[in-house]
Amino acid sequence: MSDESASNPDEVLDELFSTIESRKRELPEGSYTTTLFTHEKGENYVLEKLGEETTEAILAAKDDDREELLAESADLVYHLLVLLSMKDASLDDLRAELRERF
Ligand SMILES: N=c1c2ncn([C@@H]3O[C@H](COP(=O)(O)OP(=O)(O)OP(=O)(O)O)[C@@H](O)[C@H]3O)c2ncn1[C@@H]1O[C@H](COP(=O)(O)O)[C@@H](O)[C@H]1O
Repeated sequence: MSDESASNPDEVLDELFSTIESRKRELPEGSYTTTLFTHEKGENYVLEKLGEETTEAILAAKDDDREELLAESADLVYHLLVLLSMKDASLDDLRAELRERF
């Protein structure tokens, strides 16, 4: 679970992103997010994971496997948020980009 308790579903993305930012600052041992920020392949490792999760989401959709699609989509969003954090972009930056198109 995240550092804060995710009681409100509307806030889960903010809480997840804030947890990712905290992992980036503190690099605690035993954290999967820490392994992404410290991987020997650098950001390429996260890019590879994004590719894998995207493919898995596509395959789940083609198989009409709704449960798997949701699970793979969650993996994809998590890895995308880690990439944004690595590149010093924020969830608010992403919101602003989406808002501009709306
Ligand atoms: N949302 C996620 C999340 N989604 C996916 N994953 C991890 O992403 C990986 C997905 O990769 P794969 O499907 O390829 O599975 P894998 O074979 O185990 O992965 P690899 O060994 O190949 O990297 C799994 O290890 C998942 O645990 C996540 N890990 C963490 N979070 C969130 O991040 C928070 C902080 O986590 P820690 O950094 O681990 O404390 C957690 O509370 C969660 O809320």
